[in-house]
Amino acid sequence: MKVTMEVGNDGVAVIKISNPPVNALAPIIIRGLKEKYMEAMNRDDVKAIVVTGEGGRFSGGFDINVFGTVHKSGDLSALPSVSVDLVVNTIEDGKKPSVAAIEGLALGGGLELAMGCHARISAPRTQLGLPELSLGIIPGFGGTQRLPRLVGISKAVEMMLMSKPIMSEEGKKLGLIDAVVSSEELLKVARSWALDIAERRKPWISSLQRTDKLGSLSEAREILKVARQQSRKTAPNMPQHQVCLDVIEEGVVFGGYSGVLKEEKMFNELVLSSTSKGLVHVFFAQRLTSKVPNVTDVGLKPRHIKKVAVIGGGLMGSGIATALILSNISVVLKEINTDYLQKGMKTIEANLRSLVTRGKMTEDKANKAFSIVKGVLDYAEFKDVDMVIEAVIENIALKQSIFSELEKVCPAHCILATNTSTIDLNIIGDKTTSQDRIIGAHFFSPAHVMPLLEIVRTAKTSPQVILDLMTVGKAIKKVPVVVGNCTGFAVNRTFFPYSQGAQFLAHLGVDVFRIDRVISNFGMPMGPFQLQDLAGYGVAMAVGKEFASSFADRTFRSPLVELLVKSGRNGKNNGKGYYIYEKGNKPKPDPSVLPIIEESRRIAKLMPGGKPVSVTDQEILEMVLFPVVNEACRVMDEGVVVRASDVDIASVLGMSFPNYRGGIVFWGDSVGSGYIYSSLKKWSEAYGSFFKPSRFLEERATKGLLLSDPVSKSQASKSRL
Ligand SMILES: C[C@H](O)CC(=O)SCCNC(=O)CCNC(=O)[C@H](O)C(C)(C)COP(=O)(O)OP(=O)(O)OC[C@H]1O[C@@H](n2cnc3c(N)ncnc32)[C@H](O)[C@@H]1OP(=O)(O)O
Repeated sequence: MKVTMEVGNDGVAVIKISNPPVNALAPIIIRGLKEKYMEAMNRDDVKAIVVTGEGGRFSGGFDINVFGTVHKSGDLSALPSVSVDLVVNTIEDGKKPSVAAIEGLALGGGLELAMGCHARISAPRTQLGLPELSLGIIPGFGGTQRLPRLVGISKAVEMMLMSKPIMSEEGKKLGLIDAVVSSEELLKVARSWALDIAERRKPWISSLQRTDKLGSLSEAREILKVARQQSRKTAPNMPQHQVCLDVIEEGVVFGGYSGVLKEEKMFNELVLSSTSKGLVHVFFAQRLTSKVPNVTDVGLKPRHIKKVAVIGGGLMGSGIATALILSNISVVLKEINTDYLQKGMKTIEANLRSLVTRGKMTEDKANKAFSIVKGVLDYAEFKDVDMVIEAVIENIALKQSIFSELEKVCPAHCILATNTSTIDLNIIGDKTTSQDRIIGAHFFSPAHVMPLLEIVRTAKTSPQVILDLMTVGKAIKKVPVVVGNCTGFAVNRTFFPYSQGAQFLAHLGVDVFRIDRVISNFGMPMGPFQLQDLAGYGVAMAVGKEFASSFADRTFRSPLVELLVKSGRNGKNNGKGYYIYEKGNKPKPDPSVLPIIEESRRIAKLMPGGKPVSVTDQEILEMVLFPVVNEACRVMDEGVVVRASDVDIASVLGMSFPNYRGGIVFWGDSVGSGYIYSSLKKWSEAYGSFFKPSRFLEERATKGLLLSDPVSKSQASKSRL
């Protein structure tokens, strides 16, 4: 971690940031930058300055680890003073010109540092962006002020609110970049550009002083007003979007420097927000998932997976095939008859078409992807596949017979994966002798869109096979999370009490639409009843059976879904569930479902004295989510996950739990294990064992430990990993 400076015969000082892998701006780097800048300003042999990054990457921004430290201590003094002291006073207002030579990426504080320079020269295909809002903060080194001044308010607002980077080529068109040149020429051009500025052959521009791209005050206010309205809808529970827009407005109205001061003040407030704590936790937790003890740290090399067979062309199978071909992995799609096969191939084609229509890929790329999937009806093509992913219906006997056939037709190295969402892998592989290469590849629907890949290992799955599947997962742009084998694995197991808790409440007399409203206001994309409509009742019944047999002590056997099916409802599939689904319209609560719910309540007899219970919205939220936290505790206790933060990532990416709440365990810790434990205990006394606190939760609560504190040695020895 260092900053170096070399002064050439041309009088240009090249200041280089070196902090692999992304040249994050750690406090020591910031001190180094200040020191080298002061030296360059004071040396008579320096006429101009070029700032750049080592190793083909300019900078990934301020060191996010520092936010972690501040979150733990609550002490802002760990944040160095950069915006005014370094970027404005030292660089932008310095007596010698600075040029940024950018390559690879300039994100967050990295781009802000570059925007403080008097020109920016970039290598091709370099990522430029201000993704701070995705960490719950706003840019804090002047980015909210300089970006609008360089690219215009509208584009700057889009880039910041969506945390979406652009490429240097677009940056050039917008005026963010002064020239795009090859990597080889980058330093040479930047040096001569810096000298040209020093010798007044090129303009000496301070971005903060510019106003030419801001437009009139009324135009600016209109753009900000529309952005505020949109953000209220798209980011309802997060403060940073509105704050970012307020700070931009401050600069437009009172000038760039006022904007910089307000930015600094608001940045410091946001760093301590619960949103930032949650999002920073998710940032690191996601990266931690790729570190799996005894798999990624034992010197194994991933094998190359060139050809994959997918068995079953239904919704999951065709989605998985789509995800693979999109990343250039050849696929053989097997079905049992021509009709099903054609349907599967059509679904893959439709998946690709929809990406083209939405502008996410070119026609050409879609055609190329489709050319590497081959539909088959027998196993002839399986002789040289490297991996099979079985994605047929959740039927144990069928899966067992497929796996014993696979053992005969696939090569000995072939990975045998199943996409089951609930069934124990030991049962699926029971009739084979290949337990070391049997693994779960649990995708989430739609498989080519949802980012999580839950990789399920048994006690016998080999580390090589786990590593190979992790590598394929990353190649197809998923976040692989390795978990142990049990009914429902990490995600469905943790979340089975989610719909159960909602059903329980409904049978205590609480309105289902109110429950959905409370849960979506919390930040889930939809409530549990709408989710059930979306998944279809067949899934709810099949999965419910699995849980009822594995976790009989805490399964609420709700009669409701069966009654709904009997009345001809099948959720979104047939347009009739708890909600009415009509093309082009938002789902509407269906009042005609209420008598069916009443009937279900009469059968279940949960309401004390036959009367609906009275609960607050807060209680609804807790009665649905605390049982989920409780099950997450059992998942950690049994060692189904490597670490608590893996459950957080699984919940965020697999269940769309709001990332700004940090994931289910992180959220549980923010509420407090003691409170969750005493609430569950109270409800279990009133309503029965569905709410009974787990041993793990009880222990954490009584000892005053965090749920996310590492498990003890004796517990770790029981781990399934
Ligand atoms: C004041 C300022 O306005 C505030 C800021 O600048 S906040 C920071 C803004 N910057 C960002 O949000 C960028 C965050 N980083 C990223 O998006 C991605 O890491 C990247 C696009 C830079 C690189 O992606 P990729 O090549 O896939 O590598 P990735 O695995 O993500 O990161 C490599 C390592 O760098 C670390 N890293 C990346 N950016 C970092 C940062 N800004 N600070 C600290 N560490 C960082 C990662 O944690 C990871 O560490 P690990 O190897 O120990 O797990």
